[in-house]
Amino acid sequence: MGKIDEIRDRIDKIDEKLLELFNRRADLAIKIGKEKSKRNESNHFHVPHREREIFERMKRLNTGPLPAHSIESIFREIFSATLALEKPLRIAYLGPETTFSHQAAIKAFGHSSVFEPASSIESIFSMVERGHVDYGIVPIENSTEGVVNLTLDCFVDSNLHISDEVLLGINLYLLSKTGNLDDIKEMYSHPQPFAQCRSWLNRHAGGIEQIPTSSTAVAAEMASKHKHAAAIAGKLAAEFYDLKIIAEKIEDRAQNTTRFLVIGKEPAKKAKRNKTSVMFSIQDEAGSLLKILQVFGRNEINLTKIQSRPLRNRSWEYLFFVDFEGHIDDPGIDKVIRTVSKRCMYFRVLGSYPWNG
Ligand SMILES: C=C(O[C@@H]1C=C(C(=O)O)C=C[C@H]1O)C(=O)O
Repeated sequence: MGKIDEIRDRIDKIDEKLLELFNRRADLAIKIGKEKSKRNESNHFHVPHREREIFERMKRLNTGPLPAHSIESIFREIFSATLALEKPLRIAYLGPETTFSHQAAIKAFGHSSVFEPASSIESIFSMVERGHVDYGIVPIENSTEGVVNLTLDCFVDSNLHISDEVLLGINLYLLSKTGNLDDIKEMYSHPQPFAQCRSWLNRHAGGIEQIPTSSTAVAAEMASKHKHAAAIAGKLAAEFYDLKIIAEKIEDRAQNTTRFLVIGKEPAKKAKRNKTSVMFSIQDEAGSLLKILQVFGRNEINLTKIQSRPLRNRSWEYLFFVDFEGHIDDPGIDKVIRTVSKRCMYFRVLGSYPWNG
């Protein structure tokens, strides 16, 4: 037997053990599920903080060579498959299939979940509110293009909690049926990806008409139907729509990342490092925002983001969205929130959730 065959034989033996262990683990999780239903806790079949504890313990114990992020994705798939034995988690995302939102949803919940494409960010919120799905995943900001205002606006009319965040590295591909730039007369994509590769497009495809679509998946579908059309989309779309790659990684910034939020009905329990998002409006008078920010500053709370949006019913008045380090169950944070909320006309905690950055 050659060296490779001998090593493959050893791998086969390990795989047999893994298979047995995966199933023994699943049996135990089923037992926990039965205990939960005896105690009428079936609505808590998914326990994100327990999953997080397992991730953190496994990463601590890990001696490599597998990196921490690979350990996390392997365990994510184990949790997803285990939950699906009882009832798969249902997740709404901005569809259709193969969008970056779809990829973020898979990253957050694993392949054994059921993914429900929604036609708009508003409908993701309403699908969660109506209990049609367990969670929704919504884009909130991109490192090149900034904030997704539509998502901020949806929080105004909703009581849902942010329970997690997901960071997804975005690589953009120019795709077409032939894979040849000379064939292309028009290009399709969502306005965000067009903006994320503006300089590349100016340099290499300046004369080609750019046509906006509601998603990168719709753009890929257009490109799959017409020889002279190209799409800017992700690799998943290339595979799904059987398109050839004209150019890869055409985003202007190498670290192009989109941050997504997980929204649900339950607040998240405290993790090792947490972030809190709040939304508030204040009196239209000199120094009122400064006074609020000083409360955070005096209490040494690190702000990670501040964003304003016009109030829809009053011109030139604003709603502020602030993210900061810490969890509302931390004693210091709780005190700051009470002080700040007294000084605001309107104040709401959107959620405290694990900091994944
Ligand atoms: C088994 C449980 O239920 C689910 C499955 C988990 C797992 O596979 O380890 C962890 C948390 C829950 O989402 C549990 O609550 O411990």
